Amino acid sequence: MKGVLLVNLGSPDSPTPKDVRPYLDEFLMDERVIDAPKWLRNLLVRGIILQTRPKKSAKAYAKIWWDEGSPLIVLSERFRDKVQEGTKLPVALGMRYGSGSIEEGLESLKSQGVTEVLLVPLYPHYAMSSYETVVVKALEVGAAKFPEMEIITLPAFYKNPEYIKVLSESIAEGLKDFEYDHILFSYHGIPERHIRKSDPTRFHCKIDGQCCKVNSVAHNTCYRHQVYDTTELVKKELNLPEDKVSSSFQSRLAGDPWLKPYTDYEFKRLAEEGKKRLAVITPAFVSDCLETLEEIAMEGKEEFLEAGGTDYIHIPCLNDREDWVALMAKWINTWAETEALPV
Ligand SMILES: C=CC1=C(C)c2cc3[nH]c(cc4nc(cc5[nH]c(cc1n2)c(C)c5CCC(=O)O)C(CCC(=O)O)=C4C)c(C)c3C=C
Ligand SMILES: [Fe+2]
Ligand SMILES: [Fe+2]
Repeated sequence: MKGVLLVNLGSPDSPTPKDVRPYLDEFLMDERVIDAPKWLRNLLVRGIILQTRPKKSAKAYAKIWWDEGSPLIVLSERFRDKVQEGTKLPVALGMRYGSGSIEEGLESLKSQGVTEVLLVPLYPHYAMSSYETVVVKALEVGAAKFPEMEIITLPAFYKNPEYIKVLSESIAEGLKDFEYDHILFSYHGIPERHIRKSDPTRFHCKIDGQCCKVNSVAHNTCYRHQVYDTTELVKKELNLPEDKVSSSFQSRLAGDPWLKPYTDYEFKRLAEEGKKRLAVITPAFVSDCLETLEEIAMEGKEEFLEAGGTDYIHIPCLNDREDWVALMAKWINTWAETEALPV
């Protein structure tokens, strides 16, 4: 029998340093997130980052926390519940880090008689620190605890025409009452090194002006190429003026170079260039979360206005929008009936 496991990143149990610490420990000790040798990762994460970050992150989480819990978890649960209404297959939810794990999700599917699982990483783009770590973890847990289960993975859907339509519609709605000077597509950043590591050719991704535009097999796993593709496709779909759209990368951690341009520098640059009315969208995330609600909708707004901007909106992620739910249910039902997956 077939079933579905949706997987998102996960959140701490509460916005307190006591609960944020173990969550960040699990997250940052993932070798696909901080990809240093184990001894160095240990030193960096436990010896340096976790000395101060849990307190700082807990404060940020407290600003966006809802009565029902973490927005990312609550929105993922609402999405799961609505998708479940659109399909006869059992649909479970798992988190890569923290409570409500992938193992619990698979266990729940097993108890409903599922032996063939469609794994859906809730990320439109491929990155070793997001999509890939979900797949590796699910396959590891599957092999160790549920050997009778076959796991099939939904490909990254960053350029799927139906997804682009839904994303574009959400943006068009967000822009309805907002006359913008500029639209910034702000994607979660990753270290440049991760792009090179994920390049199977070992030479294509130079992270320059050209590599992401020249056809290559490397693009199947190139986050930079994929996010630029999403921006371009939305631009086309909505007929947005070329000079009023750009992409940038947010949420970097100190240390080595991350993908540029950096979102916070872009806020300043755009305001100083006279782009006074800014709309920001965050398509690396399907659910609103700390990185969109605090970093972009709150802090980003403050930074942009301080730099001289006058008006600023953050357009919400797809969350549990009806058209997004319907599209996911359609993908699931098509797979159930024909084995075909969206491309
Ligand atoms: C597109 C998805 C994501 C990628 C790629 C990604 C890479 C990445 N993230 C960190 C470090 C942190 N990210 C944090 C929060 C966070 N990250 C994502 C998604 C991606 N991360 C989400 C959805 C969230 C929000 C979670 C929530 O509960 O709302 C955090 C925690 C918060 C903080 O302390 O700032 C960290 C740390 C790295 C190092 C990385 C790639 C190497
Ligand atoms: Fe992150
Ligand atoms: Fe590239």
